[in-house]
Amino acid sequence: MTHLIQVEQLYRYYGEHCAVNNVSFTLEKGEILGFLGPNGAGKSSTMQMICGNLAPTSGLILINGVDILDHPKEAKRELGYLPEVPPVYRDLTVDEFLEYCGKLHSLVGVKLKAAVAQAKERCGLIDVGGRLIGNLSKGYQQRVGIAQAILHNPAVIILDEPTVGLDPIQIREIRGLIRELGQDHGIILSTHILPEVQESCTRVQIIHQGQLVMNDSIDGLTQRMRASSLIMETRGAPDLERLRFVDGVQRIDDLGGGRYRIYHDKDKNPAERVTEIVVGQGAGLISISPERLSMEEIFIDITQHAVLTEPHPEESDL
Ligand SMILES: Nc1ncnc2c1ncn2[C@@H]1O[C@H](COP(=O)(O)OP(=O)(O)OP(=O)(O)O)[C@@H](O)[C@H]1O
Repeated sequence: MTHLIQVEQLYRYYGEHCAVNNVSFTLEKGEILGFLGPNGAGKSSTMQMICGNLAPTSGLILINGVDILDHPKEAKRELGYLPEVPPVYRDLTVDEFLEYCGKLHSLVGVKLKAAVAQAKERCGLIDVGGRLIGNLSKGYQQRVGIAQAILHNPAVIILDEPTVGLDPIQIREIRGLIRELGQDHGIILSTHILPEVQESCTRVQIIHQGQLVMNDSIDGLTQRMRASSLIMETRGAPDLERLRFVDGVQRIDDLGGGRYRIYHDKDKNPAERVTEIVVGQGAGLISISPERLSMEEIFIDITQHAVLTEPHPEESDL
């Protein structure tokens, strides 16, 4: 099966510094891959190499089966790219700009008109075709940026921080648009915004110091967020000694003010039995709920505890 993107053993050095270190991954149709990483992790370098704007030191990049180094023109036909700052001309109208972009993709005549009309429709731009881009809100300018990226109907769309600087309503609209586009294309979404990944993506990949340190589905990520502890709140004082013997319970911490943290085995949630006992004791159970790690906590945990490997020794001389 041909992957929409296949990256294998990708390296990029800037002098002695290895910015992208042995990165391999694939992207399939219908996937929205969140590409996360702290500043300087190597996201932009990886994106630029995939888009054919930066030469790798070594490695393989296939876009829909086409090698971007051997056949850049063909491979770029399959790619749509929205950089962090949308590449829009403020002095042109939306129609003029999209027609100009279409011509850059060698679209002419009826095909050009149809492509512009379709991109405008998909991005909700039908009513603003005659307006100057410079007069549009930032959210609409972002839509124009996405429209230029999908104009030639590429298999893969790469979006770099697409919601930065937008207000909450615009953010919701752009995320909705991304999810919609994800049904027919493969999308890579580079972002610092962790909730964006949960809301818009089907898979998440974390890059840290040039290396991929996590590659998981959103379901897998949700599992990681499920910590193995419960928070219990009671009006009275429960008999903690008794609770410590419940199957699966590892430890109970008294947090004060009638709140307790109950640590348990990952595969044995003792909530039901603990509830029965506390209610039986008449200790005034107010609530008991699983504790969840935030995505920030997972991100910090993964990037702090990542086991990194030395870069390719023979490449470091380049
Ligand atoms: N042209 C360059 N010359 C030298 N070093 C560079 C160059 N471009 C990037 N770097 C370095 O390579 C590393 C990765 O940078 P890159 O821009 O790919 O990271 P990033 O994850 O996109 O970061 P950010 O989110 O801050 O844009 C950083 O240490 C950066 O300083």
